[in-house]
Amino acid sequence: MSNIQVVVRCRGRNEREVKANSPVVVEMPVETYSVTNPTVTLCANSESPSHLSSSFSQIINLKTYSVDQVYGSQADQLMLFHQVALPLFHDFVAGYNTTVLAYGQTGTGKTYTMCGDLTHEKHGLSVRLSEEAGIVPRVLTELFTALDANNSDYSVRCSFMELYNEEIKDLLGADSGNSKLRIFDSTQKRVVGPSSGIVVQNLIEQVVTSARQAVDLLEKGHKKRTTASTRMNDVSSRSHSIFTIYLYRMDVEKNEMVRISKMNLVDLAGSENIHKSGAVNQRAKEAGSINQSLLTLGRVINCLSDKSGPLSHIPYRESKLTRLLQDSLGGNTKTTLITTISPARIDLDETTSTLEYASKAKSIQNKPQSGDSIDYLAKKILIRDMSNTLRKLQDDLIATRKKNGIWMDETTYNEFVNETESLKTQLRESKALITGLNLKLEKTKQENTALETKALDNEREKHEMGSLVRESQSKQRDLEADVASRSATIMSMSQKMSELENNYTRASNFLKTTVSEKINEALTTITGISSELSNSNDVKYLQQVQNKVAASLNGFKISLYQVSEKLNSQFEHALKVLPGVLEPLGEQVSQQHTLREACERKVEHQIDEVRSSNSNFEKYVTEEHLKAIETALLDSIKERITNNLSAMQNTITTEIATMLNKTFTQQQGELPRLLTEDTVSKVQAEKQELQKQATSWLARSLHLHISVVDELQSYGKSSKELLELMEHSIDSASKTIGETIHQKLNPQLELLKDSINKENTASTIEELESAFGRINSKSKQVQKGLVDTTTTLHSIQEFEFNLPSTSTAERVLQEVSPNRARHTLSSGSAVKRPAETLLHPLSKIPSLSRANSDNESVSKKRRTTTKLNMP
Ligand SMILES: Nc1ncnc2c1ncn2[C@@H]1O[C@H](COP(=O)(O)OP(=O)(O)OP(=O)(O)O)[C@@H](O)[C@H]1O
Repeated sequence: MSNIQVVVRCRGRNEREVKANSPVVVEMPVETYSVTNPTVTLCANSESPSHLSSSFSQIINLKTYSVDQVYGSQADQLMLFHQVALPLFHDFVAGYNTTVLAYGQTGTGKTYTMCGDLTHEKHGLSVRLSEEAGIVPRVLTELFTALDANNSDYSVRCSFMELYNEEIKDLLGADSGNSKLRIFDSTQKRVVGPSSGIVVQNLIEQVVTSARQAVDLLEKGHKKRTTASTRMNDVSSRSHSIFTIYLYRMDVEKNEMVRISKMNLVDLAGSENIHKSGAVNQRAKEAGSINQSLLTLGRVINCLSDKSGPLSHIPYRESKLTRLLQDSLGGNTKTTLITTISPARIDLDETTSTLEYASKAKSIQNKPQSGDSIDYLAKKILIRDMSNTLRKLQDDLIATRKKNGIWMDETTYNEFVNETESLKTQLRESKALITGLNLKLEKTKQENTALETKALDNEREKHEMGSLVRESQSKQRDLEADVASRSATIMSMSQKMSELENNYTRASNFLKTTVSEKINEALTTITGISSELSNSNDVKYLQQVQNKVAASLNGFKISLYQVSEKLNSQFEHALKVLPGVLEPLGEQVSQQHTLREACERKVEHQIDEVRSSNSNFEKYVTEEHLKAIETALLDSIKERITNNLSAMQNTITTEIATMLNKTFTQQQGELPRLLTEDTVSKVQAEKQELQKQATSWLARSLHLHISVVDELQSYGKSSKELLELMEHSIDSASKTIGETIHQKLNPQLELLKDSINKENTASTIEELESAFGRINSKSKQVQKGLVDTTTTLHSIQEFEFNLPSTSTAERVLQEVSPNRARHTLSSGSAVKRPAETLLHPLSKIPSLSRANSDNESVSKKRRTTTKLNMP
């Protein structure tokens, strides 16, 4: 006797239950699998029962059901197969009829547990199932694996039927023309053994020879099952299905197949609350039928589990389902009932009902009977083999007793001879094999030797490579060190370069400023001298000035030349000192040479231009009255020279800057200094020379004036006469100036205009116009000076005419030219003059301050000379 094994499988909440926010009311010891504490607790409260005290649990009426195994939501298909189906499978192979029965509310996982995912990969005759495959496909593959391993002489057949609306349908039969399937009880026909029990007449038992064939068959039949989408399950089975695997063996003696055992795999339709599932019409009829058969099943279970009295009538015949399951429930079958439940509170009623069924079924006792077990078969085969051997031995024994020596009967002898021949053949084959192997071995040895030689070569090459690598590594290190030192040198050089650049920029700026300043100073001095000269009416001085300007320009040119020479020598020196570094710059240096030469040529050209301007200018300086014009022109030339010089200066300094920037390294700091010092010293020397010259001019001028005065005095004329003479002289000078200006300037102006027109340069027009303006204003100034002089002379008349003392001139001379003053005084030409002359208005006009002298010892010739020299 053995009790029906009851298993509870509780899935997780499905989408519908989650949406309904229905809490979990089922608690299990673990979420996977438990046999040590196989209980299921139901709780009407939403709270988990474990959170409640035992006394409180009683208050809210919790119920705990004990079964044989419980599986939570985390138990997978493989686990179910191993724990639930595999033991029954072993019983089945051992000759027992077994049944796995899935029962539960609709949508709780019966079909999932029994069939699951039937998709599979085919590998020859076997298959690879999906992880979600259920019990039935796993049993089929396991069966063929076991049979193939034992090389057993067995036959496997399968049948697949469904019970839909109390109708049996063969799922392996043709789609149409299904002959009426009838249930009958073979025990009533006195069929004994495993084949006895409930039989479905005309149900196809399909022979399957491989797992692949069996799973394909299952899939085919499963697709034919009647399913429908309900509110509770998208693919709801609307029928009960029974997949049966039959195990047959060949009975050698009878020469026929004998059934040993069968395994029923039953997927019941789900119990259903019609109101809840919303079933109407066909679905409602299905649900009614399903519920009816399940109700009968419940009653059968109740009856079977009722141990209170003698075994009463079991209402198997009240439904086809109970009829079909008659063997499995209280019959000769080993049965396991898998009850599937939902954890959600909304399904609590159905879950309670299922668990009630389960706990009752647990007490049902079956009387399993073993059919033709494997052991039994093995023993029979063994006995048969042993009998054959014994018979042979007896024959040998008889033959030996009859004749002395080694005797054997003819059959044995023939077998022996055959065996010997076969062994000899095997030996020959083995020898040939050995020879072949020896050859192979020899060949392998040779290959080995070649490989060893190659390995040695490789080793040597490796060694050589290693030394090469080491060498290259050391070279690389040297190179890296070299690169690092070069980088450091480059870094320091670039640092020095930037320092030099800064120094040079400073020096260059300083140079620019200083040179500009110095040139401006020189020009200012020249201008001063020119104006002095314009006052002194000394054409020769003007010429001297021109010469001086030319000499200055020459000096400047020489300075530039010297500077450039120095630069040149510095370049050469730099190129000698740093050939490695400056070699690539050689080309640039030569370019700079070319540039410098071009620059020099430009400067020379400019100076030539200035010279030619000066020579043009000289042409005009033939008469004293042209002085004003000449002065203006000189101003213009000066301006041009200034412009040219500053342009030259800018060009030169820019060129020098570029040259120095590009070529100089260490010498850069020195050059600007040298250049600066040189230029500064030149300019200072020039300045000193000019100052000296100016002082000498001034002294000469004063001396001249004094001599004029002396001459005037030597005339011994009265002041009136002198005044008249002066007036006359001034008038005539004024007239002459006006005329000369008119006569000389106009043609010149015309000439200039022509040239301007030719040059078509607006700037030149402006330049000349401004020169003309300056000349005019100069002329006006001269005329005004004459008028002033006349006025002063008139005022002189009002004084008692006294000859001025020479002290003023002496003092001035003493200031500007001590030697000359001494000479003048010691020459005795000077006459003592009263001190008041210092306050006399004439003292403000050096050229006329001696006009009041009463010295009349001056010759007419001298007077004439003086007169001619008057401005
Ligand atoms: N343990 C489980 N793990 C994962 N999914 C499950 C589990 N049990 C059931 N399901 C899923 O729940 C759905 C319903 O399952 P199934 O069709 O097997 O229920 P059923 O009890 O056979 O219903 P019916 O009686 O209506 O045929 C299926 O999509 C199935 O994959």
